[in-house]
Amino acid sequence: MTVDGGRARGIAGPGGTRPSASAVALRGASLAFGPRTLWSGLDLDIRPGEFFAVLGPNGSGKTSFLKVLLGLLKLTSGSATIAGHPAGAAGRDIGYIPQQKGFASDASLRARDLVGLGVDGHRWGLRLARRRADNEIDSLLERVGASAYAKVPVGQLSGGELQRLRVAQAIAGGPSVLLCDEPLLALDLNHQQAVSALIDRQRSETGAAVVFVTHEINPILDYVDRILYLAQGQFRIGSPEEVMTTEVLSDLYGSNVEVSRVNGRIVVLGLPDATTHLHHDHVHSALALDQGVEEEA
Ligand SMILES: Nc1ncnc2c1ncn2[C@@H]1O[C@H](COP(=O)(O)OP(=O)(O)OP(=O)(O)O)[C@@H](O)[C@H]1O
Repeated sequence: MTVDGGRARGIAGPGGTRPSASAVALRGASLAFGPRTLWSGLDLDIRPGEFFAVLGPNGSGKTSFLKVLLGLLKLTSGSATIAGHPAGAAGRDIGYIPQQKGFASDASLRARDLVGLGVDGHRWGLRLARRRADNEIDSLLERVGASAYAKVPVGQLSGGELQRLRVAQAIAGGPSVLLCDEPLLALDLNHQQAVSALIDRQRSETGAAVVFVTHEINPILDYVDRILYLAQGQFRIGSPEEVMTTEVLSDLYGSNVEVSRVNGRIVVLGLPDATTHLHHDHVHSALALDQGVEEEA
């Protein structure tokens, strides 16, 4: 079953009516490693300006899905296009935000140099004039609220500060698709919210599609249009209201899974033991919020 009731928000025009207008298009896509099929028969159009989450337990294929879009993994069958280009040939149409990782504390690269890696000489083919590149870096730093630490060595920055820089690097040049690989992992609640809001702002202001791989739907629940939920070699696609239900997840996992809402957050209970899945943490998160305790990342 494929539930497909998503809506594109915050951009002009109806969007999504012509296949050629898709930011990401998959047709009959299958991915298997040896006898193990991660998904098959996946037909999907992600519209410009859509916030699209990819969810699922460990090993369900979320990272592999991104790798397919990045052109780093070849589909077993079917096709994938990004902004009308075959996956792997989309170049600067793609911005990529990786998982939060720190730098060695003695790393001397400054914050603005890190952002500059996303600016210099890619989009225009030639290295930009120094002043033009500097202006671009300044405006990116301002956009992500990182101007105050522009000259600080990256080894001295917190995870949340670094992640703002990675957003700046990824949005340099105005990509039409932002691929985000668990960008909130290991961030505290405040930074999770700040980084999610930055990504969503880029989506709404530029019409970029966001493909956001995550274990945890709650930090981005307010932004998400549709979810691709991968589990047990199967998938479901639809809005959070359509996919995150007791019925749909029980069907997907083939066992009794219970989904409820606590304080506007989604709580999933009863996932099979074999699926290490941060949904278990929802209970603690929801309870912590109830008690006014700040959530651990
Ligand atoms: N190149 C490869 N060759 C063989 N198996 C692979 C390859 N890449 C991934 N796999 C397997 O495919 C499955 C899906 O991996 P993937 O990293 O996409 O999962 P994931 O959903 O991102 O997991 P996690 O949440 O743990 O990061 C895993 O079982 C993994 O071992």
